[in-house]
Amino acid sequence: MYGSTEDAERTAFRKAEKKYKLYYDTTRKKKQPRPVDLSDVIDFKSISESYHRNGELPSGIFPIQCDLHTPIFSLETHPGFYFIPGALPVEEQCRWIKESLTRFPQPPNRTNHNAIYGPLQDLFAAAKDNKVLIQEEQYCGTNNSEVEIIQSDINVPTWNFSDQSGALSKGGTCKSVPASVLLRKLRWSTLGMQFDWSKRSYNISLPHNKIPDALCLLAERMAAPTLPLGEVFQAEAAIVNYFGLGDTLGGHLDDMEKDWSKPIVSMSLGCKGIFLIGGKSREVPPLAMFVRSGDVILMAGQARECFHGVPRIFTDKENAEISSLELLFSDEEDSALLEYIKTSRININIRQVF
Ligand SMILES: O=C(O)CCC(=O)C(=O)O
Ligand SMILES: [Fe+2]
Repeated sequence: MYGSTEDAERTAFRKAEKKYKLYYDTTRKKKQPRPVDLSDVIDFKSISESYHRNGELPSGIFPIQCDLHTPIFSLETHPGFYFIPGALPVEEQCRWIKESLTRFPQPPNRTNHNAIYGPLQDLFAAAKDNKVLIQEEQYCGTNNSEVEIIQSDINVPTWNFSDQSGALSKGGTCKSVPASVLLRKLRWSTLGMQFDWSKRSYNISLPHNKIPDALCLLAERMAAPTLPLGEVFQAEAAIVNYFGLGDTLGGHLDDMEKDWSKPIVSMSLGCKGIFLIGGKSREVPPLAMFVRSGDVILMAGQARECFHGVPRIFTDKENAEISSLELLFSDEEDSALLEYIKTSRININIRQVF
């Protein structure tokens, strides 16, 4: 599934990833992103606008019948791949951004931080309140005898959020990390049935909550046009990916679910990014397309066997294209959400596992 080999470094997919990835121009004094040629990147927003104006579409792109308010486009080269530009109204985008930062990373849902710190409660609120994550007192010490306790203790250290002054008063030897740093380093959380990255499979024995009904219904509605009449998509698991500037998601396949006729429903939120959809091997040159806040991608059938990934996100004002989100998040109480999303992209991809 995820991961790369030395050979992968030389493939057509890898070349495309390198083409779009953020590199800095080191020849100039001021650190500046290396310019990238974006002329080959498919822009479904402008395709959709001209389709509405004059009914014309570039060759190889087809609309499919549906009763959603926006058209669904499919690609001749990638059966089972569907793109719904602007599928989510901005209010709904705000809702899922908020949930992705506040509710979705809450235990028993797991995040990339679990492996190091164990379950973390209220990470977003802690970052907003300038808290610091510190190791429980019994695991850090100021003299040698306490250090011995640490070394002989077989328990995993527990970490808790504390306010800055609390952290300082504990003396200098406690390990601590600002919550804001942990929020920036949040890369994924898993909802519903938990995906175990180390075993690359779903682990039904891990405790989990049901995916919120509103998200299940949304996924069901988005998936419906790609399913035979009467078949209903069952949202059983979801992965939330968080991207900051320079973060990428390497080429991979999502092949751990049983029924590939059911699509993966993948929604983009926040800053614009580039999504690559390749072929069944990394040797096939991928197509690149922009993914904006509110876009939904569906991958079913043969598209489930295609390598895909995200080599780039754009956080500069001109390219991020989040002005409508900025307007909606302009209230004082949403300022922390706005600060985060101004420089981030979130992707929620929802899966039927069985
Ligand atoms: O971020 C995206 O658009 C793609 C995410 C993805 O492919 C995955 O999580 O499997
Ligand atoms: Fe994926």
